[in-house]
Amino acid sequence: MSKAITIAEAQRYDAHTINEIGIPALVLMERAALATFNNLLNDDFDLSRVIVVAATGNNGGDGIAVARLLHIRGIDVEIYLLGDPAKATPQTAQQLKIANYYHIPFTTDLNHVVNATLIVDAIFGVGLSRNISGKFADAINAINAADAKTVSIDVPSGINADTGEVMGVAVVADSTTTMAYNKIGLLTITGKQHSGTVHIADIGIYAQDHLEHAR
Ligand SMILES: NC(=O)C1=CN([C@@H]2O[C@H](COP(=O)(O)OP(=O)(O)OC[C@H]3O[C@@H](n4cnc5c(N)ncnc54)[C@H](O)[C@@H]3O)[C@@H](O)[C@H]2O)[C@@H](O)CC1
Ligand SMILES: [K+]
Repeated sequence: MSKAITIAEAQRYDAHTINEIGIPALVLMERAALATFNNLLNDDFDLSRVIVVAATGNNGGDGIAVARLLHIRGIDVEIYLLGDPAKATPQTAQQLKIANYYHIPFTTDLNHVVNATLIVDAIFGVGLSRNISGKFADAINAINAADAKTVSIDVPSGINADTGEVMGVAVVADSTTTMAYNKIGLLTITGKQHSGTVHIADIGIYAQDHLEHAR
């Protein structure tokens, strides 16, 4: 079985890749988005009406970048944005700016989530830190009520990536593209029930520096 990591390890490897090796965070985000985009195409989903449900952390940034990749291909995609864009991470603020440049439509209507043919879940990844309530919970309930297939980015939103525990409410995905390594919480019974088919995406983040290949 391939390696699975904790939230702390994911965060440490991310920080090492960005701060010590020097690969810019936006490059990692683009690779995460491209990997998810390729899985959307390869898994043969119905892309007639796609909705990306994104919050303003970096998981949301991955999703907004996926929306852009779909939009540029001529696919009908909308973004349902949760949270305050003024508080977005720098990378996600940049993705929002790019999405605006391309005039990617934003919607505030949860019916668009329910009526989509494919939902991309980019609400929370390894940064989920407390139980989910309010508008975030409403969006997750709408995702789970929809007939559409759902693809989660990194972690099904609401699943604790360390324990697999449902933090109040969690997305039940058909497929999850998780970055760098699987997460130990996704290997629990609840984690597996929520993540569906797991694709592990190599986005240039490694537990070791792989210098033996580079020299
Ligand atoms: N940092 C990196 O190097 C990379 C990160 N990536 C993506 O970024 C994700 C991690 O990003 P972040 O660390 O920004 O974290 P997330 O985007 O997972 O979420 C963190 C945000 O959600 C808020 N939050 C947490 N629990 C909440 C709750 N219950 N209700 C409402 N708000 C809540 C936090 O305050 C924070 O603003 C990964 O899962 C992955 O998808 C990828 O882009 C690859 C590179
Ligand atoms: K997610």
